Amino acid sequence: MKIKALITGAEGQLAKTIYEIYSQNSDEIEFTFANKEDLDITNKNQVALYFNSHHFDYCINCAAYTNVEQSEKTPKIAYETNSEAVKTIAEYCKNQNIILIHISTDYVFDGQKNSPYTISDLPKPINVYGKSKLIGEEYIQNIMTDFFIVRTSWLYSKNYGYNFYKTILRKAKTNEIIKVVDNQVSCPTDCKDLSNYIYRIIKSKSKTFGLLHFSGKNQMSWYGFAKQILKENKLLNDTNIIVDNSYVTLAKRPKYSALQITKL
Ligand SMILES: NC(=O)C1=CN([C@@H]2O[C@H](COP(=O)(O)OP(=O)(O)OC[C@H]3O[C@@H](n4cnc5c(N)ncnc54)[C@H](OP(=O)(O)O)[C@@H]3O)[C@@H](O)[C@H]2O)C=CC1
Ligand SMILES: Cc1cn([C@H]2C[C@H](O)[C@@H](COP(=O)(O)OP(=O)(O)O[C@H]3O[C@@H](C)C(=O)[C@@H](O)[C@H]3O)O2)c(=O)[nH]c1=O
Repeated sequence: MKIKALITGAEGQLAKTIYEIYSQNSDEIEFTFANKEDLDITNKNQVALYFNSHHFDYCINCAAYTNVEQSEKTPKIAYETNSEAVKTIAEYCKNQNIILIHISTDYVFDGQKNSPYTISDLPKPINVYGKSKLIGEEYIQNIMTDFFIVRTSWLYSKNYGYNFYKTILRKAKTNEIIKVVDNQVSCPTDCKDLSNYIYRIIKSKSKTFGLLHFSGKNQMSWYGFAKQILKENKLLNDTNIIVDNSYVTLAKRPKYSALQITKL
């Protein structure tokens, strides 16, 4: 019998990547993709109806409010989606013996370290998005035992969603000089690599539950990442990108948030 896995937030970049790689290509796992219309995780009635009318072995929670800037202005949406809705999901997963794989973020850390954050390091978020994600993690840890919380950093897809990779390409195509900060460092993570990591967790049937860290292997600043993006798309020249640490943002971001990858 195939393992049954629910993917929430099906229109997001990570969920779409899992769909692209695995929806037709897995002998072992049968994925069900639920978008916000099928399953709004903040709508308790809809969550009850959905979980009571389906059977899953795993729930991969890719649904989240990921707008870091907007979270500072409308924290309510961030907390409803990334904290309270995660509590609801954790309760259903616990009651129905579903293993929860929840995706979290390097932004739970304050960025004061200068070596990769381990799963033993204490989180101390410095923006609303990070705080809302940490509360979600804490609910899961308090409610259930059979969970994996996979923290990742600087997630991007070349094909889907709104992310730094696509923003830089869009800017390059308008011929404007791209100004990017070099005072924040972490590891960009390709959605394809994270999708494979999640797949391996399920396939291994691991019961070593708890926190996991997964990211791309190379540390760089946003400026370094932007240069890499331009270079691999043959758009880098001597004048189209500069360092500018005065780029104005509402949210504070960690100076350093590389994660020490947890081997499976
Ligand atoms: N993007 C990044 O750089 C990083 C992301 N993460 C985490 O990885 C996970 C996946 O992120 P990613 O794929 O990038 O995010 P996206 O923003 O691309 O996708 C999230 C999806 O969740 C949906 N969603 C929002 N609210 C709800 C809701 N109430 N019910 C159901 N679905 C909802 C969104 O729909 P809509 O857009 O219509 O609101 C969107 O389709 C998230 O947990 C995120 O916190 C971790 C580190 C880095
Ligand atoms: C687009 C752009 C951003 N920046 C700066 C702003 C900010 O300090 C930094 C990152 O910008 P963004 O707002 O695109 O990225 P941001 O939304 O901070 O990305 C984060 O998203 C959430 C969901 C996560 O979980 C994190 O791991 C991380 O990926 O780069 C520039 O300097 N120049 C630019 O042209």
